[in-house]
Amino acid sequence: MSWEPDRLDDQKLLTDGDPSGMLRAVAASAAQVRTSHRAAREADLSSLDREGRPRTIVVAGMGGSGIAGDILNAVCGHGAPLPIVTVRSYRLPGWVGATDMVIAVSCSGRTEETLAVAMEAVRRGCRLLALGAPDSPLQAIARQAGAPFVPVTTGGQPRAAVWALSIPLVVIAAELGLVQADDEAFESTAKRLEDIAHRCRPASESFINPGKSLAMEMAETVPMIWGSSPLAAVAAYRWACQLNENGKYPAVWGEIPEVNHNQVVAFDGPLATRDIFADESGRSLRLFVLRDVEEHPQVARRREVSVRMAEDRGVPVTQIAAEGLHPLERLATLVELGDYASTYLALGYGVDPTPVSAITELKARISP
Ligand SMILES: O=P(O)(O)OC[C@H]1O[C@@H](O)[C@@H](O)[C@@H](O)[C@@H]1O
Repeated sequence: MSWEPDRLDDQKLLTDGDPSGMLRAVAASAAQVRTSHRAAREADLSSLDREGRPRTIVVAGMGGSGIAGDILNAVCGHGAPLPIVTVRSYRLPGWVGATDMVIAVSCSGRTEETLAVAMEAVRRGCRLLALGAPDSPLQAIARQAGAPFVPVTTGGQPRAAVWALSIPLVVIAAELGLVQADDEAFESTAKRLEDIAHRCRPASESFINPGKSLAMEMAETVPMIWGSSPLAAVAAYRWACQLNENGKYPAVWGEIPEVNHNQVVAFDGPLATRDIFADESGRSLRLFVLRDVEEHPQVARRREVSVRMAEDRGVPVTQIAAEGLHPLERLATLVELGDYASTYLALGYGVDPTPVSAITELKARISP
């Protein structure tokens, strides 16, 4: 597989590029925010209000669904009056009990880890809420337990349904008074996503298209993606996952300050100094810094110094700033750029972004 930037030419993309429509799916993010906001508001979640605030919220999900828990936590932010924990495995932590709310999220409604956690939540008498495909095993668990179920019917890959899966959680958090999110916050998020989709559309050329130019910067490098706040770190994680699944590509992610205690040392390592898999600057490591407006002052200093240290050593750096005021808006702008960049990266390599055959094979090989 070779990187051919010509594959990102408008005409190529229109003829044989993007065979499974991942670009179209990314472009539909704004519509997904609007539709899922409306659906979540219309869904009967009154039992949540009746039962009041839980002690904690545990979101269970894997991959593109599990990140809904991180998004919820980031949007509620530092001031959240209760802990919001994401569980990406088969079991609930021992401390989870009847006063906690477990939200099981699975686009297909069939992911075995998520189903196992949902059933454990029922056994422990937790307040359960589930989101996913209608007529799925997850809905059956919710129905049997008399728990509310929010149907998600986007079709396609779970990672392409990220907003359909996470917006209802933000609506619920707003109902529980965990975050201020009025209609305006959702609409301004949708508008930002529309704006990015316009800038990143296939017809827009690389030098004015941030999705294409980011893909060009990533190609033939090992991208190291750092977030400058907990919110930006969720976006960094999403970028890495999207590079993995869309691009079939490796990526390293982390959050400042933690990365200053480990990953920064890679600036002096073999990939930073040797030309084994290199971009035009002769370096295979490349740093992407996702910046948030809400940075701890010490984190801002660490970011500036980290960038300078990378550049002093010839490691190329790209910085991307979140746009908007509301945390949902800021997170969405960072996520959307990564969604486009990873899709264009795949297309530039002649790879179909949509299928994830290694995951399918793995599931088949572990099935009894
Ligand atoms: O959202 P569900 O259907 O539970 O899938 C969760 C994850 O499952 C994996 O096997 C892949 O398909 C991922 O792309 C997906 O994000």
